[in-house]
Amino acid sequence: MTEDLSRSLREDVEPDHEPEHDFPDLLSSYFMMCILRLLQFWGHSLPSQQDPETGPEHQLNSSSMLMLCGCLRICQDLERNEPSMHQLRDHTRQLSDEAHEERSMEWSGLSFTIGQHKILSNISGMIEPGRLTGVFGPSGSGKTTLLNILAGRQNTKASNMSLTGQITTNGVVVDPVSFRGNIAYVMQDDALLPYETPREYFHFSASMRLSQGISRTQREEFVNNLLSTLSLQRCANTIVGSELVKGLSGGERKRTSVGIELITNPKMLFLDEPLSGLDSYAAYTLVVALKDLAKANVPVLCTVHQPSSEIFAMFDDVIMLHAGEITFHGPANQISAFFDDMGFPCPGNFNPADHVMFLMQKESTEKLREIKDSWLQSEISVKMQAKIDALQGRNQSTGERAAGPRQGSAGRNTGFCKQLGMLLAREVRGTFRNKGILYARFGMSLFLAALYGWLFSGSAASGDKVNSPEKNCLADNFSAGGCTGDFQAHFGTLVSLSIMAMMSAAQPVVLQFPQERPVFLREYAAHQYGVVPYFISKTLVEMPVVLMSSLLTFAVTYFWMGLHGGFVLLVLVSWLLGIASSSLALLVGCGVASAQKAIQLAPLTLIPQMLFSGLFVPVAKIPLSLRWARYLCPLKYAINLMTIVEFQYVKDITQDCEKRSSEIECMQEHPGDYLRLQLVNTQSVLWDDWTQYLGALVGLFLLFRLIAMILLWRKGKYVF
Ligand SMILES: Nc1ncnc2c1ncn2[C@@H]1O[C@H](COP(=O)(O)OP(=O)(O)OP(=O)(O)O)[C@@H](O)[C@H]1O
Repeated sequence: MTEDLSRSLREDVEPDHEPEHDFPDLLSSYFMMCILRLLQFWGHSLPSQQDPETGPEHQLNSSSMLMLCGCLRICQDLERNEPSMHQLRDHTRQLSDEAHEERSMEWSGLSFTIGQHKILSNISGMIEPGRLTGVFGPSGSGKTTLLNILAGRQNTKASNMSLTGQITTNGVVVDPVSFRGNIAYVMQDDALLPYETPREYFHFSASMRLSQGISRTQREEFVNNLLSTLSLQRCANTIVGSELVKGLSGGERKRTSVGIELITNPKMLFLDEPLSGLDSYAAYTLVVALKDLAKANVPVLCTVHQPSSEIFAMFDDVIMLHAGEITFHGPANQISAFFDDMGFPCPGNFNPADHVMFLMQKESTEKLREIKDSWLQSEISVKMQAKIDALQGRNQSTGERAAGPRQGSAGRNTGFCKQLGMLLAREVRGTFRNKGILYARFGMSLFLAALYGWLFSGSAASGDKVNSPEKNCLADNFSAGGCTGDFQAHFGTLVSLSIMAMMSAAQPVVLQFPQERPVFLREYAAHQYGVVPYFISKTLVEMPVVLMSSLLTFAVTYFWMGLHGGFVLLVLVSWLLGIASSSLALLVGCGVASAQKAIQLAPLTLIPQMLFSGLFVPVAKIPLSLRWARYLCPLKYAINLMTIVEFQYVKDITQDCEKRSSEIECMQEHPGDYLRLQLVNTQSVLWDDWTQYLGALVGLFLLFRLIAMILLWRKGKYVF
C-alpha cells in the first residue's frame, strides 16, 4: 500500500571541460546538470501534499492490519448515508437529459490476427446490464485485446491485421469505433494531471460534459454525490500526485478515473486491469463500486490478472481466456462445477480463479483443447449462443444498425469560450501548484544569469571603447587593432544569452508535455474539448512564465555584462525566442509518446539551430541543399534582432565611415561588417531588416504551434 514518496533522478551530468568561450557545450552541460540537480532536490524535499487525514492509512504495511482497516472502512461506508449508484445514475440521466436505455453487447465468431499470430480465435459471448463481468486468463491470453476490440480502441486496420466476426448491442450491429463514445473506458494507467484534485476533476468533467442547462448548484450537488458514492470525500481536495509528488493512493486514483467516466452517463463501462497495483482493500472497494454500478444496469466489463477470492466472488459473470480461446464464459458461481465435471475439482477453500488459471498453464495442449471443446458443447455455452443468435437474428431481419456517437459524451457540450476558460483555469492551477518546476525554472534562470554575468563580466563594454576618443577603432585599423577581440566577446555574450533563453524555455516543455499528452488524448477522445482551446490555454499560460524568466535573466546580466541596447527590447526579443523555442519543443512533445523519447529528440531540435544559424559555420559554407534549414531557426532571427538592438551605435559609426571612405574599405575594416559577416553573410543592409527578423520569429512561433496542433489533432482522431 505504501507508495514510493519520491524517486531520485539517477543521472548526474558534470561538465568535463573548461567552459571558456565554448558556448554550446558549456550551456548544455550546465543546463542539464542544473535541471537534474534541481529536480532531484525537489523530488526528495517536497512535502507530501496529501490530506493529512488520509496519511496514516497509507503507512500500514501489515496485511492483517490492512484487512482489519478495510473491514472497518466498509462498515463505516455502509453506515454512511451515501447516495447509491442507482441514485447517482438517475441523477446523471436527469442532468444529461438522456433517455433511459439499457444495452447489452454481444459478439460472435470474433477472430483477430496480427501477422501470423492468432490473438483471438473464433470467440463468442455477451455482457448484460446489471452484471459485472470479469475477463480472466494468464498473461498473453488476449484479455486486453478482447476488451479493446469491443471498446473500439484496437487498431484493426493495419495491413498485417485481420478482424472477423460481428459485434452487436441489443442485437444491433455496431462499428465499435463509432460506438465507442457510448462506452466509458478506464485505461490501465491513469491518465490524470498530477496537480488536480478529484473534486476539480469531477467539476471539470461535469462542466464539459453535462447539459449546459443545469445550474451551478445542481452541478455542485452532483459532484458531491459522485465523490461520496465513490468514497472520495476524504480526499476530495487532495492532489492526484505523481511519481515525484505524493498524492492520492492507487485506489483513490483509480476511483477518480472511474468517476470521471461515470459523468458521461455511459451505456457501458470497460476497465483494463483496474486492480493492478492496488492493495487488497483498495481493490475490494473499487470492485464494490463497480458492482454497485453494474447493479444500476450498466454492463461493466473488466480484465483482471489475479483476483483474490473475495474479489472473484463479487463478479457475476466470468470469461476465462486461454491463448485467445474461451475455456469458460458464464456465471461465476458455476465455474467450479464446470471444471469439476471436466475432472478438475477445485479443492475446498481454494480460490476458483487461481485454480483454473493454474490449470490453464499446467495442463497439456491436448487436455486444454478438450476443455475448450467441452465448453462449447456445455449447456451454459449453448444457451448463451442461442440468446445471442436470437438477439442478432431479430435485429438483422429489420436491417437495423446501432447509432454512432451519441450526443452528450461524443459531441462537445460546451462552446469554445467555456472550454478555453475551463482549460485556462486548470492550466494556471497546474502551473502554480507545480512549484518545483516553477522554482526550478526561475531558479535556473537566475543561476545561469549569474554564472554568465560573472563569466562575461564587462565583456559588452567594447562599444565604450569604440566610442572613446582615446582608442577609436575607426581611426585605427579595426581588424588589426584591439577592437576585433572586444567585438567577439561582446557578440558572444548575446549569443550565449540567446542560447540560454532558447534552452531554458524549451527544456521544461520537452520534459513536461509528453506526460500530459495521454491526458489530452483521453479527454479529447471523450470529446471534452477541442484541440484549439487546449493549445491557446497552454500558450497563454506559458507566455508570462517565459517572460518572467527573460526578465530575471536580463535583470541580472544587463549591467553586469555592460550591455548597451534597450533593456525592454532585449527582454522582448529573448521572450519571443523563448516562446518560439517552446513551440518547437511542443512540436517534439506532440510527436512522441514518452518523455524519454522527447528528451532524446530534444538535441535534434536545438543543436541544428546553432549549426544552421551561421554562428559556427558561415552560411556561405553550408551546402546549398541544407541552407534552407536556417530559415527554420528562431535562434538565428533572435540573435540578429538582439544584435540590432545591442549594436545600434555601430550603425552610426558605419554610416559615418561610408561617408568618409569607400564602401569596400568599410567592409574590410568595420565592426559593422564583422557583425554583418557573422549574421547574414550577405551584402544586404543588416539594420533595415529588423521587421523581417521579427516577422520570421513570430511566424515560426505560430508555425510550430500549428504543426504541433495538427499532429495532436490527428493523433487524437485516430487514438486507440
Ligand atoms: N501489436 C501486436 N503485435 C503482435 N502481437 C501482439 C500485438 N499486440 C498484442 N500482441 C500479442 O497478443 C497476445 C495477447 O495480448 P494481450 O495484451 O491481449 O494479452 P493479455 O491477456 O491482456 O496479457 P496481460 O495480462 O499480460 O496484459 C500476446 O501474446 C501479445 O504478445
